Amino acid sequence: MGVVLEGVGLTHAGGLPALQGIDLRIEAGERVAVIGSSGAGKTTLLRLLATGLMPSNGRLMLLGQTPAQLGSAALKKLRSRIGLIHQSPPLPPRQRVVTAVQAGRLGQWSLPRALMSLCYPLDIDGVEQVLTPMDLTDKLFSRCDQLSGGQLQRVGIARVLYQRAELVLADEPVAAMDPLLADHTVALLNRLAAERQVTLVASLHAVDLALKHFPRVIGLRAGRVHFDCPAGQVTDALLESLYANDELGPVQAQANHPVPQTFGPVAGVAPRCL
Ligand SMILES: Nc1ncnc2c1ncn2[C@@H]1O[C@H](COP(=O)(O)OP(=O)(O)OP(=O)(O)O)[C@@H](O)[C@H]1O
Repeated sequence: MGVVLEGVGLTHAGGLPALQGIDLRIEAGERVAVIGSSGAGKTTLLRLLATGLMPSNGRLMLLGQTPAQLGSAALKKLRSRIGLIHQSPPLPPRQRVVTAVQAGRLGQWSLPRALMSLCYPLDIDGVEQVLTPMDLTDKLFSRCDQLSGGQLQRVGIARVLYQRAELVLADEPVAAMDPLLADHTVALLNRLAAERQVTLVASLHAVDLALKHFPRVIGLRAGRVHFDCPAGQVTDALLESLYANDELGPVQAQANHPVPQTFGPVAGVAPRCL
């Protein structure tokens, strides 16, 4: 069992509804990209799936469990099965890469082992194994504040691989990388997820990467599912209606989103594939 959302809504404290009436079913082992304009609710959805936020209404099931009904110990156990790759990984600047990656398993280790791992790297070989596909083995003992933004993002990915999470959530995981490295990293993330039969949900602003690498693409618009399609069925018209911006108008909207230039004028296109 992967992820089930039934009529899920979420309103941030003091804010407007960020998600409304979300119905989704993501099977174990599926790889899904979430796209949509700024403020559409992508990060909020991922934080919800990471149990960092709870639904304001509706029902959320993750890996066969209902987070809202769990006590703190059971919630901690569930969280240890879920890996979140952040846009800007919150890694302590002075921490060594080996320690930062090892921290992926803190939630699975006993307290003494977890504390010891923060002082002394207990599993250098294991960390090297996940840094190798990220091409970062030479950074094993570097401090996090000595890495570039793109390298830090790859450390964040390595950490989730090390965690051996069953559900991997990636929030703009390649935003700090150049286009070639971003393409390579998204391809790698998809390959590793497929090999390990991990469920992968990633938010991306790069529409081309979503369509190229993910079998399924969900378009979020104003906190609602605008479309939910196999990548091959995402048409220019669907993307145009997803990114249509009444305030900017069609020309500026194209300049502000990575939407191909072939899109025609904004029109009232009914979303499909739901
Ligand atoms: N902590 C918060 N408190 C109040 N409102 C919030 C909070 N976080 C997000 N929001 C609001 O929720 C809505 C969705 O935001 P969210 O960050 O999920 O969008 P997004 O699609 O990830 O955007 P972006 O692509 O710019 O990162 C926005 O209207 C935003 O202003």
